[in-house]
Amino acid sequence: MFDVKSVDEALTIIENNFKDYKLDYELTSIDEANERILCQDIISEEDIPSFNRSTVDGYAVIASDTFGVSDAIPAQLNIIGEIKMGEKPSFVLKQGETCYIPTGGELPSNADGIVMIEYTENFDDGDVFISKACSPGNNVVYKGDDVVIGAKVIGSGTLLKPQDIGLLAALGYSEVKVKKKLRVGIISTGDEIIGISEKPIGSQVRDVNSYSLYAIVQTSFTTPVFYGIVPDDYNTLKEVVEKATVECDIVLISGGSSVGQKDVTSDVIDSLGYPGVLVHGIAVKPGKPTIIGKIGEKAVVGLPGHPASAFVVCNIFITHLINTMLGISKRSIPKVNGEMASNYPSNTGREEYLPVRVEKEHDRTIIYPVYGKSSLISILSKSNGYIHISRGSEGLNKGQLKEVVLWK
Ligand SMILES: Nc1nc2c(c(=O)[nH]1)N[C@H]1C(S)=C(S)[C@@H](COP(=O)(O)OP(=O)(O)OC[C@H]3O[C@@H](n4cnc5c(N)ncnc54)[C@H](O)[C@@H]3O)O[C@H]1N2
Ligand code: MOO
Repeated sequence: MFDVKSVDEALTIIENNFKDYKLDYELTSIDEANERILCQDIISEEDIPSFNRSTVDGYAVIASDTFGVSDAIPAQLNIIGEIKMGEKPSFVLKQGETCYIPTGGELPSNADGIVMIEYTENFDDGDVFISKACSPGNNVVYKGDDVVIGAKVIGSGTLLKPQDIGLLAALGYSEVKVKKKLRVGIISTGDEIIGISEKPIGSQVRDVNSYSLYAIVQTSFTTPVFYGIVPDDYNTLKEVVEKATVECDIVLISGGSSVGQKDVTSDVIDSLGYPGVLVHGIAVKPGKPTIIGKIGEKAVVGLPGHPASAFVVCNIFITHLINTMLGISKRSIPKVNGEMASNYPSNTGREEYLPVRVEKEHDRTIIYPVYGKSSLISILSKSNGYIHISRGSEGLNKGQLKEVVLWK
């Protein structure tokens, strides 16, 4: 029978048991490194930029040459050359001199500011009139302003974002060490479950969970693996779970998680090794029969068979398990705030994760609860997120503000 844990207890048990999970690293080229977990500190071996650079198209000046100038009283400076992109200037500016410089060009020695071309007039006689004063540092990015040599710019454990990939490119990294992908095995159990290309006979049903779970756990840092449909038979299930546990880091088994005569998932997990089942039963709606197990260092989880329950539990607990095993502390979760479109009664004694459809209507964001039993598949498809209702709550009132977590 169940020994029901609260949601917080279950999440803590996941953290305590899987936070030290060890996963090897692999070298990957940076074009494949987005959303992978970095396994090294990135220390800059260079200053960026490596030279003092203009941020505008204009004329490089010694700022003091322009002090006090205006439209009425411009400064007249002698043009001694032109800066070419990618080339080191071959001359040095002296007082009263200037040179044309494009955006991104290197400042000649002594220049300490750039006047934008809009504030200059060039009469093609070798001189230019400057009608705007420039302070030292105007329109200049100095050597090392962006990244200074020796700085730690990205820490080990970071979930790399496109912005980080650009920074790695700037620093000259073509490949980096990242954590290997977490392998997540997926098994569906049930004598009545058939493949999706088959036609159901009698009370057979097509396998929904393998596919929805696959879609949820599929990320750039995981590799989902199908292990197929297994009948409600202890020995057959044990054989498949054992193989999956060897080959994967996490094994998800949907169905057979409850306490019926044919529900063997819990016994199978316990039979495979130490410590076995850690949690069987969570005070959550849907998902009460959820099983969290550990075999050696691997996670073996039993999800409820009802497709909507498996979906919700996977989103809440398996996402947390994956983050914990990979050491991801910051994974941004898209959320929106909205107001309830109607009352929603809830006093189940369990925390509830209610699928909702959240919609922008003019300047308001409205949350529509998606009603239906957790055995219904189509209801989830109508939702785009969920709201969390705490255990002691009596329900929600029309107009009440709530936070919606959007499905992946
Ligand atoms: N005596 C009790 N019975 C049940 C309880 C309880 O507390 N006491 N909890 C109920 C809840 S809540 C849920 S959720 C279910 C979970 O049961 P199982 O995990 O054992 O799931 P099954 O019995 O194997 O299947 C339930 C239902 O889902 C269909 N199913 C299963 N797998 C799939 C799949 N891959 N694709 C599509 N549909 C699937 C299956 O045909 C059943 O209709 O237990 C309650 N019972
Ligand atoms: O937890 Mo069950 O998942 O309520 O249907």
